[in-house]
Amino acid sequence: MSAAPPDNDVLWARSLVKSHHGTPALRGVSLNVRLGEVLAVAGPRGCGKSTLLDVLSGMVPADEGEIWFNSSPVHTLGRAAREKLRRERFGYVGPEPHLVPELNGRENVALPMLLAGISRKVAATSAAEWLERLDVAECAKRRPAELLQDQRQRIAVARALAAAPAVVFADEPTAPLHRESQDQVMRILLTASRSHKITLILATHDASVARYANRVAVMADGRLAIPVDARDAVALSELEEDAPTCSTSV
Ligand SMILES: Nc1ncnc2c1ncn2[C@@H]1O[C@H](COP(=O)(O)OP(=O)(O)OP(=O)(O)O)[C@@H](O)[C@H]1O
Repeated sequence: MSAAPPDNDVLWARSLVKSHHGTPALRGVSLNVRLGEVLAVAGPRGCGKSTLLDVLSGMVPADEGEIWFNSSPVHTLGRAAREKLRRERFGYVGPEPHLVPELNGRENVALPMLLAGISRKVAATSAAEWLERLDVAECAKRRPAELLQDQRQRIAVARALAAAPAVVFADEPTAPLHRESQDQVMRILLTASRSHKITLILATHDASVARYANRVAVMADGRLAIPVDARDAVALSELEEDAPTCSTSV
């Protein structure tokens, strides 16, 4: 086993390998994520972005490799310990909101806080504040079926941020939103990341979303296509070449 990672890396992964039913999705990915940064994991569809986020967040175990969170090993944890870690330290928002249909907007946002042991009153107050920040305060008492997809996704973003996680994993978080709404939700995610010192790991195939990040990890076929470095023209032009249809406007 290698030495523990440097202290200023919130996540540190080495040589991650993962296959889905024999199909390789990660073929040896090593990367570090710094405390408080916004890291984009970018690349074309099917290159392994979602799998990398799922493995880094402990949602699925890697077949091989190491993951360290705040200098503690994640790769040695069993399922229950990984679930506890995800519940208490990580937030997740995916391309679909996946809200609990029986709960209203505020209850959906409060749920991770209640599961983390926060009192009902504090969770309800915090949920209401995050719904307001996401511009969907009017959805607090309405169930998902009564809402637009845009409103549901904003609630999912509020749910990921409200429990004050150390890291938010956001997999194509703006996919169901229209363009103006995408920009607004990305700005809210970035503001929350800065003001609450939340590290944000963002999977996207869209160069215009990757441009919001401090650094970009461009993937191709289960590997990092080029070394992860400061957000630069090289990383983004690689992405734009791979995904010629995506917008480059910021
Ligand atoms: N549950 C699964 N079962 C079988 N194969 C899978 C599964 N999930 C992903 N794969 C395959 O693993 C590879 C990587 O998929 P992954 O979803 O991680 O890529 P991605 O870059 O996130 O793509 P997308 O943007 O389309 O979600 C692809 O070949 C995909 O078909």
